[in-house]
Amino acid sequence: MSPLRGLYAITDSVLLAEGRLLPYVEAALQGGARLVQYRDKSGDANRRHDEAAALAELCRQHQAQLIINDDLPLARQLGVGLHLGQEDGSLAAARAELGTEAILGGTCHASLELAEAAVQAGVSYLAFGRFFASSTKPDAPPAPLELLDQARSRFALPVCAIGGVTLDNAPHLLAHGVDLLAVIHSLFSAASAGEVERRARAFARLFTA
Ligand SMILES: Cc1ncc(COP(=O)(O)OP(=O)(O)O)c(N)n1
Ligand SMILES: Cc1nc(C(=O)O)sc1CCOP(=O)(O)O
Ligand SMILES: [Mg+2]
Repeated sequence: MSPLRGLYAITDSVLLAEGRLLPYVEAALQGGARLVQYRDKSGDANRRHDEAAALAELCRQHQAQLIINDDLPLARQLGVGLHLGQEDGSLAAARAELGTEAILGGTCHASLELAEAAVQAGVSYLAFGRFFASSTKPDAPPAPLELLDQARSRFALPVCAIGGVTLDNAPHLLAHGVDLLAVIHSLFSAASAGEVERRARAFARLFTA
């Protein structure tokens, strides 16, 4: 399977506090997550480095890809991928620094114009959202499902959907041709690592149905 197709697990420092980061991410990988994004909004550079390095090793063991949110220097230092939003710096500059092989993702909200600019900057995938109500990011601007059809007909790159994705609504996104399902709460709000693995397996199965 292409590395840019499947479940894209995104970490959350609240849901994955108190020692849950590594066991829960490992469970997501065991369940079949293909990409992991390290999303940590703290300014603790040492802890961020150590956590990201540990996640990079876990992803390597599972032949999955690690993506760092917001932080080009950290992605470069670890030799892993990067996701940037509209406020996070230049995608083109990131592509130039990371080289042609690195996975680079860009947030496009509900805008085909932002997607066009991201394509021109050299991204590896286009992220649209939010498609459903999100407890993680309730104020993210909404995006309609039809946008996915327009994006797929206009761009050749993999399309990622984010925002309130659950096992119940994911089939609607897949019906509109989504390649990557980016999930935080529906995956990592679980009460145990075993439950994370079960949820990840259920998401991953949607791509083989
Ligand atoms: C896969 C994916 N898509 C969108 C986002 C959101 O990025 P951004 O708009 O920069 O918001 P933050 O995540 O930084 O709060 C993402 N992180 N990942
Ligand atoms: C980080 C993020 N970005 C979004 C966007 O629309 O760009 S929605 C979102 C939160 C995704 O978390 P959950 O799966 O818990 O809704
Ligand atoms: Mg960001």
